[in-house]
Amino acid sequence: METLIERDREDTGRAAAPVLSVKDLRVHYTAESGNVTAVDGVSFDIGAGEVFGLAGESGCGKSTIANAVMRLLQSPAEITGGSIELNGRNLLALGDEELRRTRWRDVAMVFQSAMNSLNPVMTIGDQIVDVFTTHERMPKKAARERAAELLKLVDISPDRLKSYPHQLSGGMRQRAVIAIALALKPSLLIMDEPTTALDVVVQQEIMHQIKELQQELGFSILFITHDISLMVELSHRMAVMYAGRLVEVAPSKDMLGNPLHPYTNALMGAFPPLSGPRVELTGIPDAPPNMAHPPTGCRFHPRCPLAVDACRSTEPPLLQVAARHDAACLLVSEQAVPSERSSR
Ligand SMILES: Nc1ncnc2c1ncn2[C@@H]1O[C@H](COP(=O)(O)OP(=O)(O)OP(=O)(O)O)[C@@H](O)[C@H]1O
Repeated sequence: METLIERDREDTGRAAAPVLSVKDLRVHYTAESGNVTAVDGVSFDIGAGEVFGLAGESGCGKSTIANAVMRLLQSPAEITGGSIELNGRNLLALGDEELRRTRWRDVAMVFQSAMNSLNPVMTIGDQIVDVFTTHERMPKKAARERAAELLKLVDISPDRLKSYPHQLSGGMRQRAVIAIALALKPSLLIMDEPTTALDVVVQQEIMHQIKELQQELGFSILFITHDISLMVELSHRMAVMYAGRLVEVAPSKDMLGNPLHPYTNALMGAFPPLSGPRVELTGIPDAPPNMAHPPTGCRFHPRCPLAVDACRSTEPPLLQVAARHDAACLLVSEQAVPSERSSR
């Protein structure tokens, strides 16, 4: 797996026009327990054929970003600022009909529990055929042929077209969902904890297969997980998120070899590497903040072993600190030059 990923890490993610461009995104939830700005000024780009990872502990805002890109957010969530462009089109300005056409065709999403989203009373084949007949008005016979090809793509025998979801294993169901997401050849696939519900071996098989499909078909991926080891292994570039903000953005191998933000360091220490010798894991002390009342200054300062007085009062901006490497930490920003947005 390593060779495959190392090879293509070097030469992707550098296309001139980004597939996805998120700028200064702000998302607010109104709740009785307190209003929350769950995503607070987040900016990043994803290039053509690039796998971009978004990592961070539970509740930091990863799924909110994914749902904002899919335009799936509903009350009490509200996008209060920023822009989201997909292939140069402003997604936030699309009407219902344009949105319906954009989903699946331009951007598709695989959720954490997606394998349970299959319709239990329809065969897998009928569910895939439905996508082609509804979105492409394809005749049924041609749609069945395409459905068989798609299943083969994710290593499921076309015989399974006649199977109902309960007749497939969890891993097969998740692969079928991935096949459906790729049916209309979207330029961006969003995967939000796509394999969390599966055992570790199946998780790795599926992620490896997605990586191969991505290389073969050339789509971009926004890959969300709290598992930083898996992310480093699979993404070209990644962002680490804490309490609604990006704290570090870099090529994944740089993030692994030279993490600059103390939170990234802590996250790295909390997950076992997928390969190599066993290492002792260190947890991150305490819990992320209550987002209704985030700490002043750097939001990570109450948990940061390196915090100094200034961290309690000064909010560190995301600055470029090395080539294609941004961090939001006062301790590293002395060497920094201002960054327009996340590095590319
Ligand atoms: N329906 C809601 N109502 C109020 N607040 C919400 C709601 N959904 C999310 N939030 C707030 O938004 C923050 C970000 O949630 P989000 O689900 O995006 O985080 P996440 O990083 O994806 O977490 P997880 O890994 O657990 O899915 C949460 O901390 C919570 O405060």
